[in-house]
Amino acid sequence: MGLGSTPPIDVPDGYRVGPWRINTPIGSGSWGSVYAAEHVEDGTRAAVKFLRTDLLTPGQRGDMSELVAREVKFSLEADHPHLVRTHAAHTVRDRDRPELDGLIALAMDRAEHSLQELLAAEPGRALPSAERVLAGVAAGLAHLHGRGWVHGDLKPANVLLAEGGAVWLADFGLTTELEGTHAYVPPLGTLDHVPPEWWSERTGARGTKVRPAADVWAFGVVAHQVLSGGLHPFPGATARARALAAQAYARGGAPLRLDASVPPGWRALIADCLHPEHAVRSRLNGEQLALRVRELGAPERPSRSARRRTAVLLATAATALAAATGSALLLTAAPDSPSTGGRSGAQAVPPASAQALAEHAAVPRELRPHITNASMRCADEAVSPALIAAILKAESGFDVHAHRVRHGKDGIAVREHGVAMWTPEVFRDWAKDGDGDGRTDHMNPPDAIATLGSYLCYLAGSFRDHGMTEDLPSLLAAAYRTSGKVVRAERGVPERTRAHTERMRKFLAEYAS
Ligand SMILES: Nc1ncnc2c1ncn2[C@@H]1O[C@H](COP(=O)(O)OP(=O)(O)OP(=O)(O)O)[C@@H](O)[C@H]1O
Repeated sequence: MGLGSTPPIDVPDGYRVGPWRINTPIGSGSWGSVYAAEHVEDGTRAAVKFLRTDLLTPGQRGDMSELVAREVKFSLEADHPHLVRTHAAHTVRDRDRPELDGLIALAMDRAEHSLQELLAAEPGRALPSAERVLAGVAAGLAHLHGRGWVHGDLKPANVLLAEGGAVWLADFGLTTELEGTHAYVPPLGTLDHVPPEWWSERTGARGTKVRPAADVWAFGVVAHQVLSGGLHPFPGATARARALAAQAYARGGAPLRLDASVPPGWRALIADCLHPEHAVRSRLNGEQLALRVRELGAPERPSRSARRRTAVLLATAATALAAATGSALLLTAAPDSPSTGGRSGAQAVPPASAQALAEHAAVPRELRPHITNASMRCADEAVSPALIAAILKAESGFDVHAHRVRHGKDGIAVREHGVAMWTPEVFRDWAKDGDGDGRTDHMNPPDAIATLGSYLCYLAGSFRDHGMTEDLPSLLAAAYRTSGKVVRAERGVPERTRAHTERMRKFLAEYAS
């Protein structure tokens, strides 16, 4: 992240941090080290990132504590299938080990490897799952931008690839919340991925200006790297030379020359992402980016051979560390849900590839574009237009004025409204502006449907994370009725929502082309 390298943090094998037992080191960045870990009780795999605040000059220390605070805040708040999930932030308290005492440790889901490692493993060869990975990155950015956040440090090292084809954005040290159209961060970043305006805008007392357009530029660079086997879009043997070439291009001094290996459809999108002016680039926010990526090609699940390659990479990457034990004090903890499990015996549903909305399907014409858009915003193939339509039908019968009062198990009345039957309080937490009018309203069908798609996208990722991939449509419909937590806890469709999910499946079969 531009702070210069600091020595890796040496944590002994077997060291305890909260409920996590630390194992082997995974890697180190500018300001911390990441270790493989497992839960002492149930063996859940995790990665623990130790963040340091020592060994810095006084000037750097101010930036550092701000970065650590940002990373902790955004990591704990990030909740989306395409953002790495953080379980808790711990502060290490260990008087016997002054070198570890006071470190912050973030316990998060463990990925198999980073995009950077994959690109380095086979330079010159386009990633076989390039489009799926880019779709995941774009969907993660869409979620961040939708919440008014900017990632600020998008690069292959911060894109994690996990079991089952999951793609997560990670490293929220430079993530920030917008104040209007922009925000400020410490003047850090990775030379290869910062936009041209980063160099020309003066750093003020509050730091450097950052906008969503910075993530869009970085996405253009990453997309070029992924599709060309690691090549940066600007020429140069060093990061500084490439940054100078990017600035020359932005001043109009050199044309944009994308590598010939980049597929035609992608060239236009990358050129848009790499537009020299941030004002023009900002017309393409995360959500539109995700939409354009989806238009370029349906994301695929990883092939068996890709999974095998992952395993080989991991085996070669792992290094052992001398055994020792220790203790750490848990200071803060966020709730997590480590339950895993699948479900068997589900009825067959149409394959996701056949779940576009059939022309003859009895789905109102005026809702169709919103349903299709909501599906396109999600990189998960399970969240198909046919599924969204089937859930809407089962929830409200497509009645945009629908209204229902249900009584939960505890007797509390739950009011649900509109075409997607949103409970207003829940809608508020997930709200998406489906028609771009700057407002979000659960009674407005475009907003209600866009929000439904985004919520289903999150649920689909969380079920995949828990190995619950069988009959995902039913799990999603059941979770929308109850909650993801309930469905995960029951490891399948709860009995009380079975009639509802059966109806939804009937509609799904009718609507899928
Ligand atoms: N949740 C995770 N699961 C598996 N590996 C991870 C996880 N988080 C980070 N890593 C890996 O750990 C290494 C160090 O990550 P870290 O974020 O500290 O640094 P970086 O992003 O490589 O560099 P910098 O922080 O300087 O930008 C990287 O190789 C990264 O891919």
